[in-house]
Amino acid sequence: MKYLSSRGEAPVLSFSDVLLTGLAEDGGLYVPQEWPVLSPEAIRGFAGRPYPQVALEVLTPFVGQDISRADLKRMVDEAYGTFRHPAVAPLVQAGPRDFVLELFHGPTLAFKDVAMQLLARLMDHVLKERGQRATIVGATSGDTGGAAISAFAGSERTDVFILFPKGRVSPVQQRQMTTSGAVNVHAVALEGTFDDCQALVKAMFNDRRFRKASALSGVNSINWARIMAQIVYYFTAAASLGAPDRAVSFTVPTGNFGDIFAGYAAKRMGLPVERLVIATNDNDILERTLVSGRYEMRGVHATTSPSMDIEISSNFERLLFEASGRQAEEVRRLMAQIQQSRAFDVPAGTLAAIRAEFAAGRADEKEVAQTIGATLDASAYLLDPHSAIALNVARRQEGTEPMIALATAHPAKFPAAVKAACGIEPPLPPTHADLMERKESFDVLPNDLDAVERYIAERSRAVTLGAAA
Ligand SMILES: Cc1ncc(COP(=O)(O)O)c(C=O)c1O
Ligand SMILES: N[C@@H](CCOP(=O)(O)O)C(=O)O
Repeated sequence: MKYLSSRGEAPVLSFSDVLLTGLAEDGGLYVPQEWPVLSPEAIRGFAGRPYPQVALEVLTPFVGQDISRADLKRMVDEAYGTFRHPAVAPLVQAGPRDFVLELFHGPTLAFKDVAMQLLARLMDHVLKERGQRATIVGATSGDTGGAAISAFAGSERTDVFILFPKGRVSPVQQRQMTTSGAVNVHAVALEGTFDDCQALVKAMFNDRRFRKASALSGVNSINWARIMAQIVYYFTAAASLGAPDRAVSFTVPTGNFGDIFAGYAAKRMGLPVERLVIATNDNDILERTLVSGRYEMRGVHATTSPSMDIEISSNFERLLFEASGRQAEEVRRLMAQIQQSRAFDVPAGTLAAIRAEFAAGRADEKEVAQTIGATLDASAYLLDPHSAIALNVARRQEGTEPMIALATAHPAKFPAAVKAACGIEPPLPPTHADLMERKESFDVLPNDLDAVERYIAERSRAVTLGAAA
């Protein structure tokens, strides 16, 4: 399997190269050259099978010959062995038509673990084979950072630098990033928003000299392997409800568009998905785009679902590429426009293609709190604010097919918001018992590319030892 950039001006790469490359050299995002298609029999056979077995089948065509099946199987088994639930991603019925897909049973209590636990193993494997080291940079609105730190802590071949927006993540999220104690981990509170953090990460990748000198790699969903690993749970969930003989829909709480793009990928691979519903919080740029056809930034503001306080939705670029019929030139033009004028109009054909597959809805702060309270009253089930957005928007969709709302975080990650909504403060699981007592270690940096690059260059062992050491 080969991969090409959404902007069409970067080298075509194999899986292992895409894994280590992160952002394409032309600033674009890698997608598979063609979508592998799974047969109806294969999909039917996923029902009731252990999650790691399904993962192996879904991932193999993307990995191709780059990693042996035995090695991939070992890494998949290890990755999903870290989850607290034997099903990894269990499905819970929440109403006659509604289901909740619980994605928060991993080490850091958010869906990011599903991909990150595998990504860390894949990267270590490829780096070891090549005798290389890497400097990993990541931007987080709260969950990617903790998941990456948990997955990479202690890794001998990587140094990990995570930028989080100062004062805009929950205390649990912050402590998951700042208390690892691992020497290869550096948590940075940036004076800015998540969009600023992500812009700095992309700027570091676009700085060729710095990128080469530090052997830069990325763990955000700019990295194709993140999306790839997230495709699996769309298959397990749908197959358990009768796919491919029955179509299902998914509602996905959306920020950077990585998770829902994984659902789109599953559909391209043959999964019968009726509709993919984008659920947003008050930062509703994607919902507005679907309605008006105009992607227009208005400034991001803090909500009780901080992980979705995002306005520059990175993976929307992958969708523009696909929905335009892979017109890289169109994607380049739109991305240049957003840089210049903070807005672009989605061309008519591309918009029609998006609207044919996606719907969108928004839940405001009042609706999020109401959904948490009402769900607890009706079924003694505690939602986190992000998952509440998904369920709220899911319930407003028409249709008769099963609707699966993705529950992306454990309620204990956001205890203040959950308590304000329903009066119950969810306790952290025993794995996190001493989290709030652990000693924190992090640095505060200004929103300044030079300052961040200097900070990384001074600390990365890939820089001091040479990328191939
Ligand atoms: C808990 C939670 N829910 C939803 C999202 C949105 O997912 P995505 O950025 O893939 O759209 C995030 C952040 O990515 C998150 O951390
Ligand atoms: N919500 C995310 C934002 C980054 O998303 P990613 O999927 O691109 O890593 C977070 O929690 O950090």
